[in-house]
Amino acid sequence: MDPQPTQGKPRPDRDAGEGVPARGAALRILDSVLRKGLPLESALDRAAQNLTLPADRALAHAITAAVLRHLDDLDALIDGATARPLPNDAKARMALRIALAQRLVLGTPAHAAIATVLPLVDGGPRKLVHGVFGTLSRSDARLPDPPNLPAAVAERWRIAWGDAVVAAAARLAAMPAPLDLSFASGEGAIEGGLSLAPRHLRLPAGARPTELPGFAEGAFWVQDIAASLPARLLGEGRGRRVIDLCAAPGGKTLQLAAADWRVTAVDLSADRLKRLRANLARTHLAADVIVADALTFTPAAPAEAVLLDAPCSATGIFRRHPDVLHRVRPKAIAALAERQQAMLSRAAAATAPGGTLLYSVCSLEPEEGEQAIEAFLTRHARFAIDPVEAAELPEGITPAAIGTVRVLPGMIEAAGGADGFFIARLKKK
Ligand SMILES: C[S@@+](CC[C@H](N)C(=O)[O-])C[C@H]1O[C@@H](n2cnc3c(N)ncnc32)[C@H](O)[C@@H]1O
Repeated sequence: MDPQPTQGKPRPDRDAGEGVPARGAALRILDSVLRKGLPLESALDRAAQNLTLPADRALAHAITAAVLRHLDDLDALIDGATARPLPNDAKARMALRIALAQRLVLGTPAHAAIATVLPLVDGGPRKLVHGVFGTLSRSDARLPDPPNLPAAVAERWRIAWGDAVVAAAARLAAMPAPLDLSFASGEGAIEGGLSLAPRHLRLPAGARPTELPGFAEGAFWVQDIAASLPARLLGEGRGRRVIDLCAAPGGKTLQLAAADWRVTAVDLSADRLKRLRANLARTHLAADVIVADALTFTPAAPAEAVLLDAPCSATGIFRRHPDVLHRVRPKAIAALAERQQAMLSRAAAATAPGGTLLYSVCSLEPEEGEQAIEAFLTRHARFAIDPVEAAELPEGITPAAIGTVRVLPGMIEAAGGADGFFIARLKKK
């Protein structure tokens, strides 16, 4: 390939107009995530308002996710091919990240990868972008497999969990996530599915839920195996009351309703509760739905069980949401941990004597997990850990010595891995 523009030859970027909007959206999304700290999904929703074709939205998402999964390695290639380092937020660096991620991760032909990106730097450093891309293409540059996690994240997780978990996280970061389904009842029988727990089925990455048998009838919903554990650990409801304090979009509400709990589903976001209501309607399950702030919500009466699936850094779901690897900083983790303590106190007050408080976060940060529960227990003498038994968990996920559950990268890896999670089941005296 020779990406150098030559007089008289067709200008590839002029011929590639149809691919440009998706790349333009990718540039805006990356800027929103990396510079403004916006979650990928929100940035995508905003950027996609200017995209008319659903295929462009999917492509913008695929490109930005590829860039975010390989960001440090892409930057190392770019830095190795430029005389002076480009500023982190320079448009030229962003354009090169997009072109290289397409070429080296998504397999886009070099011609299309560069042609669709050059218009993004029109009136700017076109020559530089073109030159660096050409140099890297000619030298047959490649990305390491597995990718390197951002140095700060790798160091944080190495201190918390050790080298083997960091290595497993890097492998997971590049691995397409399988599709996990939770069923309202019985076992789903879908060809190619693997059941890791009752009412669970795992399908290979790329399976489309809406095209699977049973979707229209509401037989199942999409939920990572790790995310399905908190509700499982409350067992069968037998008509008892549970308050699901941060409930939307409702994966755990659906599980609890299906397990015969009388569920009060609370969430601050009316918009997200619309999705919860739609999920209840599709699956023919029932719950009382309340828009309220978990920091001030007081139920009419305490409940036998309270599930607090607290808002958190979400660093455990990095393979589906690679933006968390770049936006979540220690300061934000500390602020979230403080809010989690306040929410835990409200959840404690909403739990009836003899009842269970189930706390969970999809975070890989001990501050939001082990340390949060330790701090809570020192302040709430009426609560104690109700230890989870190994038999309550899927094979390959084992409880910690004190009876909490920590799902780490590397667990059930042969079966496709799981999101990072922390769960504590607490009993109130
Ligand atoms: C981790 S998500 C919950 C996922 C949900 N449990 C499920 O299984 O589908 C956290 C939720 O907390 C909600 N949230 C954030 N702050 C809140 C607050 N102060 N009070 C109630 N809900 C809040 C968010 O709107 C979000 O829906």
